[in-house]
Amino acid sequence: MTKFMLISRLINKTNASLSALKSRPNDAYNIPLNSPKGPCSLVRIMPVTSPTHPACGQSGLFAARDLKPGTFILQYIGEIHAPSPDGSLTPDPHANSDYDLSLDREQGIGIDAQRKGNEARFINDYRGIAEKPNAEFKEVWDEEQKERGMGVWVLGEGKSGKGKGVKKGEEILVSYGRGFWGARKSGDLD
Ligand SMILES: C[S@@+](CC[C@H](N)C(=O)[O-])C[C@H]1O[C@@H](n2cnc3c(N)ncnc32)[C@H](O)[C@@H]1O
Repeated sequence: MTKFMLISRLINKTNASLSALKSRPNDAYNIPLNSPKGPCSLVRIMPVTSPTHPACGQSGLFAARDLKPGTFILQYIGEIHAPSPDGSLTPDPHANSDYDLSLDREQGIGIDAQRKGNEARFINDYRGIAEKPNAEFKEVWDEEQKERGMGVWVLGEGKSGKGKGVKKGEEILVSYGRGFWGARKSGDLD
């Protein structure tokens, strides 16, 4: 392969990630236009002090007011990253992060709130805390940035009317997915 061919393939790969990030998927939800900028008044970051809570000693995110089913709570902010275009051998700095959310599996794009983020980085997984999650991550479209992102929503009522909303003071809990915990049990953090 000539040097030129190699360079042109790298550029294409970078462009592919960028174009995936900047293309609105049909099924993405818009961030509601009235969502305030800055700290989110719907939630509070609180230390977890109950000894029966599996994340005791850490923090969690709690509702600052009653939240109805289907409410958009806040965006999941973090460093948006994609694989290095040259596939270089340097270790992936996000591989072991407990704050890294996948945005596009095909392109390997993720949002990592380990070093930078907002309140959403404090949301715990429901396992060992509640019977089921009361919130979920859903992809959003940020019309201002013209960019894909992830948002946190109160679980909707659903057909069975299961989503009951989140009461003021309750912890906001999502499901990280079994893969998150499976990787940690096996000691393989990738
Ligand atoms: C995205 S962080 C959540 C915020 C974290 N509690 C904090 O204070 O920074 C993910 C980490 O929180 C902890 N965690 C979240 N949910 C948990 C659960 N259900 N049981 C045990 N630990 C949990 C684990 O240490 C996990 O790696």
